[in-house]
Amino acid sequence: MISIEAVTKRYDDGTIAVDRLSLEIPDGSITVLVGPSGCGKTTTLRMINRMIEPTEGRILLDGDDLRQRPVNALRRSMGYVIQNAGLFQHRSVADNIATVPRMLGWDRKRARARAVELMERVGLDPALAKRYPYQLSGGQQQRVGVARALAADPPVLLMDEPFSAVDPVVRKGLQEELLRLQAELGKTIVFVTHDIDEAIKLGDRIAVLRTGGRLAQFAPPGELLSAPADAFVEDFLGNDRGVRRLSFFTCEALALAPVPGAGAEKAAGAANAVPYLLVTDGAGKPLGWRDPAAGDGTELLACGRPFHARRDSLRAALDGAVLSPTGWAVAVDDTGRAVGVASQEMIAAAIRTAHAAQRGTPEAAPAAGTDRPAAART
Ligand SMILES: Nc1ncnc2c1ncn2[C@@H]1O[C@H](COP(=O)(O)OP(=O)(O)OP(=O)(O)O)[C@@H](O)[C@H]1O
Repeated sequence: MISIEAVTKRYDDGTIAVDRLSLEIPDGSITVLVGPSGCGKTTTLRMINRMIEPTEGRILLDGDDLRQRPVNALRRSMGYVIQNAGLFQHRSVADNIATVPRMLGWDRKRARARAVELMERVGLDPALAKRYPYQLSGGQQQRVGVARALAADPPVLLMDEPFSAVDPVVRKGLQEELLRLQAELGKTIVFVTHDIDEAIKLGDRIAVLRTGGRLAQFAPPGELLSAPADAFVEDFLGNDRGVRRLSFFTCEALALAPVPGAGAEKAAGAANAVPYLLVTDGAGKPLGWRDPAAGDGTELLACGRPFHARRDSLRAALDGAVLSPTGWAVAVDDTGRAVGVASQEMIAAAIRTAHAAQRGTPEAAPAAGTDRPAAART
């Protein structure tokens, strides 16, 4: 647990970068600091590893004031990843990753083995071990930066805009890799970004800071989206707050209608009667919708992006339904086989149930909401 207690940082020129900030950062979770440029995110992060000392207040690590810990040992217990990776350009990838283990006195062979192990862990081909940073793409360099920070297995990882310098596709891959790594390693991660979508995707808890280093809100992402503390937070969250919040509702509570296959009869009068037929391939994967009234020879209607029946969010289900001209979404299993379908109305009902569950009202279905967006967010 990292406890930031009423910390203020006033630089020599009088600038107040952080103003009486208090935060509790729990172990084994990702805490994101987000806010506009100059709101004190980097200053806060650097006070945690004592690259910057607070002017007032104190920071505790597992109950001990950081000032009582020798600075070198403290920094070794905290991996640090920065934008553009900050790699040593004259050292190979393996030597970059092995930097801290070598400083700790590991022999060359053991440090190298650790470097190779970590390369695999962060999704880098160990064949790149002898390359120099300039021979890697931006995304690969960033992975080396993460591997280097993890090399001595520190319990804490401080990450300062680590994925800001790469294009959106690579960035999405790096974010997913970080979540996968975190599920395996369970580090205490403090992650700085100015991108609220990145914060919502990665954070177990998000601290929104405003200019002057004051805390505007500290909450899990679902709560931030459903109940922003004030107009500043609401503005910072941007548009589509309601739709984005659906990412936090799993579609487990969504009652699916059976797949209307060839020969299926429309159940007369049934509330969820499907007015289309779903055409699938030999493996049961959806190909498109057929309008029975239009006849066999007509082109299939698009079925949007199928959603996973158990893992995806209501946002993914809704996206599938609004993408199809039929207004129906297709649910699939792990193999991509269609296992059910849902209309916009059925999804709307599930959304109402999920909202009720969060409010704790009696009509609620259990466990409709989660703290983290359901798997494949759209
Ligand atoms: N050494 C310094 N001396 C004086 N002021 C500083 C110093 N370092 C940072 N500041 C100021 O402190 C404030 C907070 O800076 P900080 O870098 O922590 O913000 P940030 O939220 O990380 O910004 P960005 O998103 O642009 O990186 C800014 O107004 C900045 O200009």
